[in-house]
Amino acid sequence: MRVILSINNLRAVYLVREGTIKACDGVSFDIEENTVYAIVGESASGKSTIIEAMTLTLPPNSKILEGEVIYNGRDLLKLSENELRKIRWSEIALVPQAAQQSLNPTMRIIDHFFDTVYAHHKNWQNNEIVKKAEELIALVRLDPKNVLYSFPHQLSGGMKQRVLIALSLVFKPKILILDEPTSALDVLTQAYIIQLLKDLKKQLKLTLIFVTHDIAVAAELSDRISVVYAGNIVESGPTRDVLKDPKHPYTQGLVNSIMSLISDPEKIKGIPGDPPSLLDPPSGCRFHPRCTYVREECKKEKPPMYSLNSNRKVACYLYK
Ligand SMILES: Nc1ncnc2c1ncn2[C@@H]1O[C@H](COP(=O)(O)OP(=O)(O)OP(=O)(O)O)[C@@H](O)[C@H]1O
Repeated sequence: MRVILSINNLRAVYLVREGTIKACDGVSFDIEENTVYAIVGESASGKSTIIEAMTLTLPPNSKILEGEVIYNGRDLLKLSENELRKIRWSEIALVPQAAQQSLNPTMRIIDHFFDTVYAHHKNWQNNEIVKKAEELIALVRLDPKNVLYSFPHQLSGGMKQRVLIALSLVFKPKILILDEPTSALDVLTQAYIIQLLKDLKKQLKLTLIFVTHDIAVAAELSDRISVVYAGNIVESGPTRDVLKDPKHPYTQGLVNSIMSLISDPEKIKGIPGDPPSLLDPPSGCRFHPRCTYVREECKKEKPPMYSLNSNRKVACYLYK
């Protein structure tokens, strides 16, 4: 399958009073067209930073230090603001985390569609915008007559999430990136959003990239997965293979703790210690202080991504 987006050695930091937070530290992965890619990790591991760096939507106190984001043969990090505007939303759309709160409480849903279209300088007629909004709201299985003329507070969390997905599709993007699309939703609504995303992917031939802390959601929705620990990708591969036979000691700990939670909560082992501060992360492999297999080289040099086969990669000296 064709690679549609290629991220190479992406590094981004936040500048804060105490120093620099190294939240995305040399991250690389390829996204194949018409697949679903999950970026999985614990809270504060740098998942949002990765996708915000990829889409150049990081906050002002951040800095991209190096890397490439190759889309259609061009490095997005080198484009002008004007060139980027043509790609954002029209080719690559992002639904940020907690986006439900980003709906303006004083505006009806239809007004959000008007605003989005105007913000991208599209000279669509108002009736065209209404027609498009109706079509998209129906596509996410909501009733356009009710929903388009409602205010956000009149909708449930799941309905707002579906409205945001509809809004993100307004210019028919090829890639849809979602940050925690199912968090803060009850289990049934989560399942509904997962099914909806699967159907939209098929129907619209979308490539989906999403961030989640929930391995069950990644297992359900994604074809491929990257596991993030403290700003680094530690393992990538087909979701089923990675979860069935995790290779990196961190992924092993993560998967084991979830499996024991499901099968026998009494036996949860967890991973000893806590994730490090990204202000002053450990040298070498950032997981080494918590790793049972730690050896000298792990403390010195960050391990490269070793290819186990054409499909799987792991950043651990055990696989040198
Ligand atoms: N605007 C910011 N300024 C300073 N530090 C930030 C900023 N945004 C994120 N961080 C820090 O960067 C690190 C990575 O955060 P990030 O939001 O990317 O993680 P995450 O894995 O997406 O977590 P979560 O699932 O909780 O959102 C954290 O230590 C976080 O506190």
